[in-house]
Amino acid sequence: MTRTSPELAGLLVSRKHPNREMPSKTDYLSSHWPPVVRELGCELLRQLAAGEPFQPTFYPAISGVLADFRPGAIAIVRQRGKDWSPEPTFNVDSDFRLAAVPEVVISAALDAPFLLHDSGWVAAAIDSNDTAPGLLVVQVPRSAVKQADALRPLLIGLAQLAGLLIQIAGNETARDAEIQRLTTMLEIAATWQQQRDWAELLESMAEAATQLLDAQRASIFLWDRRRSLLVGRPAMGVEGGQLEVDDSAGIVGAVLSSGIAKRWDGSDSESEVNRKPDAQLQFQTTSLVAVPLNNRNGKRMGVFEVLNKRDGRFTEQDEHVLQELAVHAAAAIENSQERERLAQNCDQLALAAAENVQVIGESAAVVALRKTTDRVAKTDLSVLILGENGTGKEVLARSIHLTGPRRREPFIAVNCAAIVETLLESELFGHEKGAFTDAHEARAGKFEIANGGTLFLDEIGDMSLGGQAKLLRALEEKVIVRVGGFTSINTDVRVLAATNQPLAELVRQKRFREDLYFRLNVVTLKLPALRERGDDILLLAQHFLEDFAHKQGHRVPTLSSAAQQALKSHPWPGNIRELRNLIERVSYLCSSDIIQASDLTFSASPSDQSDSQRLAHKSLNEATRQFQIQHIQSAIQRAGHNMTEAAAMLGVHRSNLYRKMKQLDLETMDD
Ligand SMILES: Nc1ncnc2c1ncn2[C@@H]1O[C@H](COP(=O)(O)OP(=O)(O)OP(=O)(O)O)[C@@H](O)[C@H]1O
Repeated sequence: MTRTSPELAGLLVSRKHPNREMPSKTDYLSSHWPPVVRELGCELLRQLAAGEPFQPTFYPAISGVLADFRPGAIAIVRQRGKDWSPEPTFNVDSDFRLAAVPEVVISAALDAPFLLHDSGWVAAAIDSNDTAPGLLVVQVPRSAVKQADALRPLLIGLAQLAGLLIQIAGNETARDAEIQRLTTMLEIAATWQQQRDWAELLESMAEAATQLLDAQRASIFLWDRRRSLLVGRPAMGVEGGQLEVDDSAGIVGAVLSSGIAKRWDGSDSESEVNRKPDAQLQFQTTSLVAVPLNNRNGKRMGVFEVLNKRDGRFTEQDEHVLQELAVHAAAAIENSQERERLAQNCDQLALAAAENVQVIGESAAVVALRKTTDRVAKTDLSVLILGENGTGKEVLARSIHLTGPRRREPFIAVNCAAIVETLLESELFGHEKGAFTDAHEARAGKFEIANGGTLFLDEIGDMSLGGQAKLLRALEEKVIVRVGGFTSINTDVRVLAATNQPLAELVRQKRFREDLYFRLNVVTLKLPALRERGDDILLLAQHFLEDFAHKQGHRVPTLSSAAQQALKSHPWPGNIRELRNLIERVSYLCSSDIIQASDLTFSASPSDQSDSQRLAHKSLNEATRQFQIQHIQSAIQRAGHNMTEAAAMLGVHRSNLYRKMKQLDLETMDD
């Protein structure tokens, strides 16, 4: 026998292994071929090298080689599962009918390199390194049966050539398929990384696996070590969409414990399979491939399983594809778990923070306010918070943010009164580098920073008309443009605004835009002044006492009843801020466990200097009442809580002072 022609060898080397020897198997096969087969091989391989498919010429060429034997039907048949069928990637000879081939030819030919049947059917085994066995089947007239010796090397050579061509073409297809597969895999993995919904993520993984492996179903089993269970999703037909199986049961359990991928089909032992899930899902598993899911530290997380190959059995290639998919799936699952953990942490922090910013109080006004706040917090409505200075408007805004759906996102407060008009636009919307003299760097504005969260616009009543127009545009269009920039930036912020000014009055005076007023004022929450909150003063005082004692590591002091009375009867022009400051001062300066009324030195509020200003919006009756309260309290304080002395200072009889105090709802104290 001659060795492979340099032409053929060169052809293969240049296509597959530019710097290596030709594969020895190919060399061996071709060296045994009859010259006519070798020539045909050269031609067909040249065709392949030129990128042309060899299949269309394969059958006519075989007919040519076997011309002396006057062949009838010619076919390549492959076994998939239990069944044989003509190889679909070749042009099937239209004369060929598989049913016409005697069964023994098919069943016996795989065990012998060549088989010639009396009926005239000849078969030779094809070795294409493929998992599906194949045969070259040819029908010759009965008269040709006697020429078996001549026919034998030709048919064996042609079958080997067919095997080689299938293998090379298969590799070609595999290479293209590999590129296609890798591209698909990367695309899929990229979408998984963005997937936020846990159930959707697992479903999309299962769908990708069924598509790539041409299978019916797929499940991702995650290991619940504590409960020794594998929790599988998706699980159609099961309540909650998830299936729980014993972590040591069946093939999935075996893959989990060994970390080794496994393929199974009906021809393997039935006892390996756990049929419980089938029963639960009303499904019949006929074949499966399962691979381990490991996290980035190599620790087992679960198993990725694909069921029922649509055509035949799962191949080694399928197993590799699933293994690769499992690497991406594990990374996406881990990221998603990480994200979920972070989100839970954020939620816990938000809850802890929300507890610290509760609107404390049991007065009717505050209870009603809390009720409305709870409802409003769950929505995305704009809220206008009204109330005097220091009544807790910002605290209320924070509590709305922290108990609402945006709690994981930022809460950004802007004090509109503190920003000069020229800088307001840049503060809210940001600026590009060089937009104005001091813009040395590009900077995001509060709208961008608060994106996804809440923007709290404090002192909104102090915003200039120009600023109001720009703010309104941003709120209406939900789009901003940085100062000096051209790009529109979408924004998604919930706006809470607050003011201590009578905003409706400002609208009437044309100092506040009506359209902005209605845009901000979808819901109004009004914080009552502290002096109107009765016993809330004591609750708040207690809250601050505990807070400061905790900070200093001291025991919480108690308020004497006289001190409580003094707190309740103070007019609180500075509201909660004033109360907090007072308690802070007392907490640090008073060393006793009981705080006496004499320990409470109310600071002179700036508003004290202008009572007429503070009372400007009150009716004459209310203004008189408040003046009397303040005047009496001040006298009592100056008299060191000696009521006789205080009455003398006020120029009234002691009993009249008591009567007056009752009339003013001031609690009376013992001398
Ligand atoms: N419910 C509360 N619990 C604890 N502290 C509170 C509460 N309400 C208000 N405070 C405290 O009172 C002070 C004033 O609160 P806040 O700043 O929310 O009021 P404001 O109405 O927004 O004031 P301004 O009008 O001056 O902006 C802060 O120190 C805040 O911590």
